[in-house]
Amino acid sequence: MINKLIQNIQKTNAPIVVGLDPMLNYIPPHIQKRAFAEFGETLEGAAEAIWQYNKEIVDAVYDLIPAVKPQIAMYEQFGIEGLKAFQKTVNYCKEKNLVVIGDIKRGDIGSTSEAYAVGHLGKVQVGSKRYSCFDEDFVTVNPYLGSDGIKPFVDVCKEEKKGLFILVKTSNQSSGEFQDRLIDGKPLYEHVGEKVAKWGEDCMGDSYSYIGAVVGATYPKMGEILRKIMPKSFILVPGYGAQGGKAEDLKPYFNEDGLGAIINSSRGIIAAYKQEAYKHFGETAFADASRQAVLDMIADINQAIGR
Ligand SMILES: O=C(O)c1cc(=O)[nH]c(=O)n1[C@@H]1O[C@H](COP(=O)(O)O)[C@@H](O)[C@H]1O
Repeated sequence: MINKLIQNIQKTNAPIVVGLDPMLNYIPPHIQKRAFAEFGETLEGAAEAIWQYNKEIVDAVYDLIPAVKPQIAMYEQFGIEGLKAFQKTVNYCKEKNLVVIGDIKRGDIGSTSEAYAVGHLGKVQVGSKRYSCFDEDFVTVNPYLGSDGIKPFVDVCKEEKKGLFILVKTSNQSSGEFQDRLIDGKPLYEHVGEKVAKWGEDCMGDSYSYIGAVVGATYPKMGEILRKIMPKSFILVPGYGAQGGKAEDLKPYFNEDGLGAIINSSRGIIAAYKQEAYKHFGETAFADASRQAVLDMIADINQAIGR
């Protein structure tokens, strides 16, 4: 799957990923009204609104981008109905040839991680049959439990030719509370970066490992260091746009081959129609606003990294 991600990036010339994080208050009123008219103000109604919103955005941008990143909490908050919308979104994006990064941020003791890995990347055994469930291409994983919590994910990736993005240095304000703590003279995120590089060594695609890392756009100096610590790992970079990450800071996240990083924007794309620059599209043309925001993001990043 890492090879497909790279092919898609090269085909679109767009090292970006659109985050599908559909909060109800981003969904234009006409879509909510239609969904509520059919299902009432219910969890089903909310899930239908999410699905219709996502579908229209994906239809408007899929030809411009290599990948999407649905964030599962935004669906899970609506219970089973929300998870059905998550599943429908994953399936639809795959039909559109997009690489799907399930942002699930899981990680537990080995046996439990195995169940997460099977449910999201692998196949679950039922009697003599095996079923794919959520079936994303990559998932995000939290490494706090250490190697035995990561190994089941890596094993399923090897079997299924899928991949991981492991949290190394997150984009949020408090990420330094633990991640920047010095251990043996080195910050914790560097120790985790070294582990990611190690875990990825025997998981190579054609040019990059399918064991990648997450490093926030909001900490570019650390991004530069981590790029060198994990030369073969793809870096998923959230925090551009809504969280203040700037394109001009992102060059160090890339390798000399112009690859190695993929920049995420969620609210900045899916709720573009609410921003001053795109307000003229209006609520009903929200997906056109998202398309324009994607075009602007690609130009912004390519210019900054000299692509
Ligand atoms: O793993 C992630 O994707 C992630 C890691 C991180 O360090 N920071 C971060 O913002 N994210 C996710 O990236 C997305 C950022 O959304 P926007 O700030 O709206 O672009 C959300 O889905 C976050 O959950």
